Amino acid sequence: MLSIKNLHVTINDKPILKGLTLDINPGEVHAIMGPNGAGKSTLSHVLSGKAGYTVTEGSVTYNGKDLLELAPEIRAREGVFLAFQYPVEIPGVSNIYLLKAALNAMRKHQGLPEVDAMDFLTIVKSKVKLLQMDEKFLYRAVNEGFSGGEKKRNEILQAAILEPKLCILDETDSGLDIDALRIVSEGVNSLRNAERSFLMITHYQRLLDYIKPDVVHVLADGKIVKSGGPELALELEERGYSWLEGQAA
Ligand SMILES: Nc1ncnc2c1ncn2[C@@H]1O[C@H](COP(=O)(O)OP(=O)(O)OP(=O)(O)O)[C@@H](O)[C@H]1O
Repeated sequence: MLSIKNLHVTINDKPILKGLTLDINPGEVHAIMGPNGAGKSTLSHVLSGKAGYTVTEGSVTYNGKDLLELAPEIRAREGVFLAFQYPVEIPGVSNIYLLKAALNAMRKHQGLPEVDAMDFLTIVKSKVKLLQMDEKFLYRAVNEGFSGGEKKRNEILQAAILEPKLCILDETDSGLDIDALRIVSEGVNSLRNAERSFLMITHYQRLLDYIKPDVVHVLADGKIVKSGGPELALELEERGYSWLEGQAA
């Protein structure tokens, strides 16, 4: 589904990603951990098409297409979803309006008619219930005044409705209280299927107790320096990252 080869990325001429290689098959959940400033969010932004990043070398293939050639909105319509580390507030745009507009944009791209208004309400309400949110959040402006945890939950609500093929979750666990972590994780787990893949950025092993990854990677200094199974996350929790220094070379 996603094949990243030798990716080099700069921001204002400063090298951030320095030869990152990563392959994700359909249905797999990959967790990315690593020290602050290693380039984890940079990777998620480059994949979603945020401006300001220069790819100087390497390639990203998504479902057989050159992902880097596609405009951000086309990536989204092709099923690439990013749950932001810092979700954006959009005053004046209601949550439900955004969800419907985004879903219809995806459907149009797939050659499908607009979603029926009643069907949409049924879908939205079932997902709101799944994430144990109050329906009033649907009618508030997107993320405006939401608490940190409410914003994170709202990101997963978007994913649950848009049903992306590649779900990138950037520190979705940060800011969640213990119950919210479990509920959001259950929401993510309910989205898992044989075709949908996940790239989960996290600092904490505890998220991986709820969402079992197939592969855990350590991103340090712009590269994947170690990959392993879920036991790698436990080892990192115990030993930190310093024992991996120099392994990139
Ligand atoms: N606009 C920018 N100008 C200069 N440097 C930047 C800019 N944006 C990001 N960086 C730098 O890129 C590096 C990687 O940042 P990134 O946010 O990808 O790290 P991260 O691994 O996600 O860190 P964290 O775990 O703290 O969220 C950091 O050193 C950061 O300061």
